Amino acid sequence: MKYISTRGQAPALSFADVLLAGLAEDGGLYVPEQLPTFSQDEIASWSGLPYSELAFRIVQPFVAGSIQDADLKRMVDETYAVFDHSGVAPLVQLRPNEWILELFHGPTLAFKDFALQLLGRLMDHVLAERGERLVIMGATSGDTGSAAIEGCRHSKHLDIFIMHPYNRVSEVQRRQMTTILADNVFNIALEGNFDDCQGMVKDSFADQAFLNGMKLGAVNSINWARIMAQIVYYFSAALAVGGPHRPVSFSVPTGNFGDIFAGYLAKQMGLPVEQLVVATNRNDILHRVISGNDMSKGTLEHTLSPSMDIMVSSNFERLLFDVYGRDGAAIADLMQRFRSEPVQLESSRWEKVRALFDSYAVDDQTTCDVIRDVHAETGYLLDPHTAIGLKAARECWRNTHTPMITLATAHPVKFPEPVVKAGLNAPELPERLSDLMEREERFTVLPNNLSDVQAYVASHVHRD
Ligand SMILES: Cc1ncc(COP(=O)(O)O)c(C=O)c1O
Ligand SMILES: N[C@@H](CCOP(=O)(O)O)C(=O)O
Repeated sequence: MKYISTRGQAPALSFADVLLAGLAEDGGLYVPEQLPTFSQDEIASWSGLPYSELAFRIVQPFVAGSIQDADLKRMVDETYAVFDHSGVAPLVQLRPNEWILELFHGPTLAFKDFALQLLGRLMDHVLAERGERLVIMGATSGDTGSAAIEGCRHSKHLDIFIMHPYNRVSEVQRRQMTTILADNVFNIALEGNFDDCQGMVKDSFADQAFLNGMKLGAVNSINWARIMAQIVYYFSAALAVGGPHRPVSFSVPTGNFGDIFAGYLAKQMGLPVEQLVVATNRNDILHRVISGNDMSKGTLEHTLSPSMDIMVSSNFERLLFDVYGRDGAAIADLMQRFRSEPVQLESSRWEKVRALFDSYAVDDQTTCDVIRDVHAETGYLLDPHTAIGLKAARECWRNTHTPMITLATAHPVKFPEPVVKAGLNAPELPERLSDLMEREERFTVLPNNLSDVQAYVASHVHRD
């Protein structure tokens, strides 16, 4: 399997090289040259498999040629063994045909663990085989950071620098990152927003001279391996509600477009999916582009669903690459213009996007109302991101005979503020985090300035 860049100017790479490269050297994102596809019979034959078995079957074709099957199988098994629910990604029913897919049973209580527990193991394996070291720079609006740190903290082959927007993540999210005191873990609180953090990561890939010969890697969903691992739970959920013999629909709380892009890929790979609903908060660029072909950034606002406070949604580029017929030059031009001005998609391309996705944007008040109402009706407590997904599902669901599955992307304990605003008691921290509020924190506040960040990284990396 080879991978190509969405901007058409970088060399095609193997899986292992893409894993370590993160972003392509032309600024694009790597995608498989050709997607593996599965027949309905093959998908049906996976019904009842344990999650890690299913994951191996879906991930293996993407990795083949780079990592031996036996090593991959071991790493996949280890990954999903650390989840504290036997089903790994269980479904909960709220109403007839309406389901919540709980993706928060991993170590850091958010869906990011599904990919980052695997990514940490894969990177460590490839780096050890090659005898190389890597410097990771990551941007987080709160959840990727802790999942990435948790996935990478034990690696002897890398240092990880995570930037979060200062005072713009929840206290639980911040402490999950800043209380990990490992030697190779560095937390930066940036005086900016998530888009600033992510922009610095991308700019650092474009010019790595500040690392004096060391190589930069990524843990954000610009790294293909993140998306790959997230494809699996679309299959597991669909199989659990009668797929592939009946179609299913998904509603996905969306920020960087990685999670829903994995759902789109599951569909391309043969899973019968009727609707894919993009659910956003007030930072609604994705809703605006899907519903009205308005791809303009606007001002990034702080909301009660902070993990989705994102305007520059990296993975939308991967989708655009497909709808523009994999024309790298067209994507490079579009993304270049988008850096400085609002853009519109060519109308025939936009029609394709509209045919693939529904979308809906939800404000803070409605988020709290949904948390309150669902709790009153069912006793189930939603986190604010999931509440947005559920509201969008209910607004966009065209055929209620088709199961609608909303992805529960985080545990509500990470976001007490909207829960309390909804008039409910904040849930208690689970056992493994029960002393989180007493643990020592370590982080460095830096100005929103690329050279300060790069100087900090360069002076803290381990070079041997
Ligand atoms: C809790 C939560 N929900 C939803 C999202 C959005 O996912 P994506 O960025 O893959 O669209 C994120 C972060 O990105 C998140 O942390
Ligand atoms: N919501 C994310 C933002 C980063 O997204 P990623 O999927 O590209 O890592 C977060 O919690 O950090």
